[in-house]
Amino acid sequence: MSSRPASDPVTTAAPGARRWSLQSLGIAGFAVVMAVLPLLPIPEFWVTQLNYIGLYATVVLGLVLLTGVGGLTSFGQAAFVGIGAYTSAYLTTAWGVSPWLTLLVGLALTALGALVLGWITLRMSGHYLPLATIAWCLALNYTMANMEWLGKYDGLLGIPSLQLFGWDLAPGRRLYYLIWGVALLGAIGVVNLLDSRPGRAIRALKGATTMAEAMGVSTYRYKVIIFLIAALYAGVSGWLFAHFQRTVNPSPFGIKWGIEYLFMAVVGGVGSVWGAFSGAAVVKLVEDQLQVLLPRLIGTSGNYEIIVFGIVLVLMLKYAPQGLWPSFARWLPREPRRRDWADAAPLPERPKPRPGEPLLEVRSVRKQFGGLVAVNDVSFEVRAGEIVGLIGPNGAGKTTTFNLISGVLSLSGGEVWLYGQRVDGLPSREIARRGMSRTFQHVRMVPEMSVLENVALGGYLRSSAGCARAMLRLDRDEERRLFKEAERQLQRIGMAAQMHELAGNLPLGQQRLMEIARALATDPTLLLLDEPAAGLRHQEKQALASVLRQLRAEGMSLLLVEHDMDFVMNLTERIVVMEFGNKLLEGTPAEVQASPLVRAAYLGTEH
Ligand SMILES: Nc1ncnc2c1ncn2[C@@H]1O[C@H](COP(=O)(O)OP(=O)(O)OP(=O)(O)O)[C@@H](O)[C@H]1O
Repeated sequence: MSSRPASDPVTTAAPGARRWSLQSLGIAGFAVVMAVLPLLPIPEFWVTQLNYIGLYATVVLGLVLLTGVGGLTSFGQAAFVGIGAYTSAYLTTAWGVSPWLTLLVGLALTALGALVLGWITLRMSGHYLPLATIAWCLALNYTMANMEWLGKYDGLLGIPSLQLFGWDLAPGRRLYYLIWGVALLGAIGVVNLLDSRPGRAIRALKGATTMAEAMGVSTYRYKVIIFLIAALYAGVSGWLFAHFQRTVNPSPFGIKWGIEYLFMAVVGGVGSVWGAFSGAAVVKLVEDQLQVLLPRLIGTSGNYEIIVFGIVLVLMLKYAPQGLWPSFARWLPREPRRRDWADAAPLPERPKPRPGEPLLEVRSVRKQFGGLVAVNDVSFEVRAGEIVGLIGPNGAGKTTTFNLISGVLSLSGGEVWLYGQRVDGLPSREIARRGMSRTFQHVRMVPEMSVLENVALGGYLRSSAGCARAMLRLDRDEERRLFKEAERQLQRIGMAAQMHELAGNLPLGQQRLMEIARALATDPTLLLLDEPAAGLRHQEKQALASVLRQLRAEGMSLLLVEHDMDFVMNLTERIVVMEFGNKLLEGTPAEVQASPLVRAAYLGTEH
């Protein structure tokens, strides 16, 4: 029941042969246990505890998505809980509005707050977001505590209980079902989301944004989306909190609680959905015990549990940074992904240019890094159905030229045209949309995703499922099409047997091949390969060369940077040679081999 599909073993069971996956069984089992608990004669105190755990877990689920998976740290989730709680508290007590309507209003206000905050801060990198969320949490808390109409520090009293189908949910044992229903649905939503087209894009946010952008993903958009989802989870929790406690005051929505939610996420396992529940449970239960024990031991009253939590946090970050749940989940059986895509329809393909048509025109491109001219007015073109090599000694500017062409770097001068359209100045995702795909000199991937999932990310622009569809599991047809395409491309480069391996566990040569399969899954007209043969054995290089020839025969064009001269000479029609950022020569492999200029450049002698 590991939340993030850490690896992706694939069984070849016939479609429909096994309806219940281990994960679904785990969720169903958990739901049954939670449903039965309040029916047992457990004391009211424990029902209350469980209600708090469900409320906290809902907030922490948002943090799992935002911080654990997306890599964006927020100390301000308590403020979003506060918006949900205060909106309902105020509107129900002052205006008599139905709590079900106030839920919608609260979520709308939460979304507005998240969008404004996210829009301002998510483009910034580094510590701006955590700092902004701290500022936001403090500011909102201060506002709540100083507004006359919100009851200042005393807050608002007399919040009505929730009514559902004529049932009064005032008793804790009844509201329990709503709280835990929301928490479980929230967990299922996150599990579904992570195992989907948008989920793979979200999983790339933490360490592979350049790659994700090159696959057509707007990483900024996904950052805003997960920030929004996390805020909405917090907002719902706040709404339930208000109608559970029947009173609100500013203290549970301050920065202390913002930190505590993050603490729960770290303790449970910040990248793991089920860690949200274990983290919330452990922190809540231990905190209660410490609040009783510590003042007795020390002899004076005070919030000493915070000191213990601080120490535990430091120890955990040092010795068990993955948190409780992942340490436990290691012992659970690994769930195989069912290979149910055999009969899926193929993904749409883009029309291919006719052989010989001009495809890529690089006109006097230039890149300066401060005083260093890494690429100096270089021009060349690639025609449809051609393989062109870009070679040169180390530091000649080949990778920089690739980055300029594919939009990863901005140009200092010159123009890049792709199939009659000027593309310089466009972000790499827009260039990918126009039919250019690439691999990277240093492999860029999501190591904790399977090979199959990494390659399926290449099909991002050929599919459309968004977060809502993914969370509701309405994207399965499209997912099957994506996996079918991913498997096809892996078969093509001879890696079908490794599709269920974790990408991070592959040797470097195979990771490079996986990148080629991912680039092919974008259905490119022009493929840019940066040192594709590096790390491959002789036979693997020969197999790769025959795949690339096959691609050319299918009408694809290739531009490749490669240091293996045999590989380049036997594969390419034309070669562009660079040295010190300049274009030294352009010609057929025979011309390049015969050139004394090229020999001198490689030997480092004067010419
Ligand atoms: N982001 C950067 N900032 C500053 N200088 C850079 C940057 N990227 C590359 N350079 C410099 O630009 C020059 C060209 O580098 P580039 O990586 O494009 O060469 P290359 O031909 O791909 O070399 P190699 O074959 O070793 O990969 C080098 O001198 C490099 O140090």
